Amino acid sequence: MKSPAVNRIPRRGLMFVVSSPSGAGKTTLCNRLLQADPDLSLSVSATTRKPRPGERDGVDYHFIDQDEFLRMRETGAFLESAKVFDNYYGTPKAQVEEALSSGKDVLFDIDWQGAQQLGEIARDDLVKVFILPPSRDELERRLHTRAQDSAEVVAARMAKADSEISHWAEYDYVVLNYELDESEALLQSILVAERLKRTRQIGLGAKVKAIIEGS
Ligand SMILES: Nc1ncnc2c1ncn2[C@@H]1O[C@H](COP(=O)(O)OP(=O)(O)OP(=O)(O)O)[C@@H](O)[C@H]1O
Ligand SMILES: Nc1nc2c(ncn2[C@@H]2O[C@H](COP(=O)(O)O)[C@@H](O)[C@H]2O)c(=O)[nH]1
Repeated sequence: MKSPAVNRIPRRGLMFVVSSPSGAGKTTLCNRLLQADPDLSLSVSATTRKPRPGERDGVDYHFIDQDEFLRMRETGAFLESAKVFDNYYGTPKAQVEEALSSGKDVLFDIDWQGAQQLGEIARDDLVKVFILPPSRDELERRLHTRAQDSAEVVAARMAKADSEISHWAEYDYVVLNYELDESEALLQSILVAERLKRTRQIGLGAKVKAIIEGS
């Protein structure tokens, strides 16, 4: 689904955060948004988790060991970082700064801890969306049908689902992910509306002046 063009006026880049309990569908939805929208760039996280079948280093994640992760954290290389399900995850600063300064919006697939940390440093540019599954049973079904984690890992993620869901009210928007096309369209609507916010369109004053002056 191609996203509509809204970039006629220069504007500040958005930091678009998508969080959910594990298995609700945020990675699938983020990939759809990225495919449809050339103005959106993914923040590729670093993690100490082992790659799942098919995951590519540098594309899905930067897969690093714990020593390297802790060294990067120590030297301030992360915008935010957190321990999630016994693994470390972090957002490398450099790529986000580069994407924002080249006029892209940046998409973050991160948990509530990361969303809170980004909120402390980038409130005005941050848009936070929480994805909910239609039900707990459906969440479990999705984790099983993804078929990429052991039964123990799925059970551990389900055991954390309620506490992750409890953060839903910290988000600007909540999308119930019943059906992928519908959820993708809802996320695109949020992106379009946020991009059109007057306060983000830094070139608007000059455009209005040009319209008034007839130039
Ligand atoms: N609306 C939907 N209807 C049916 N299946 C879905 C839907 N959304 C996602 N799925 C499926 O659910 C599974 C989990 O999705 P996904 O990996 O995107 O979840 P996630 O929220 O990113 O999980 P994690 O936090 O563990 O990375 C995948 O197999 C995906 O294809
Ligand atoms: N705080 C952060 N959370 C992150 C980051 N990258 C991913 N995540 C979240 O971790 C869980 C598990 O992801 P999985 O790929 O192992 O299933 C999920 O909620 C992700 O959103 C990050 O850089 N920081």
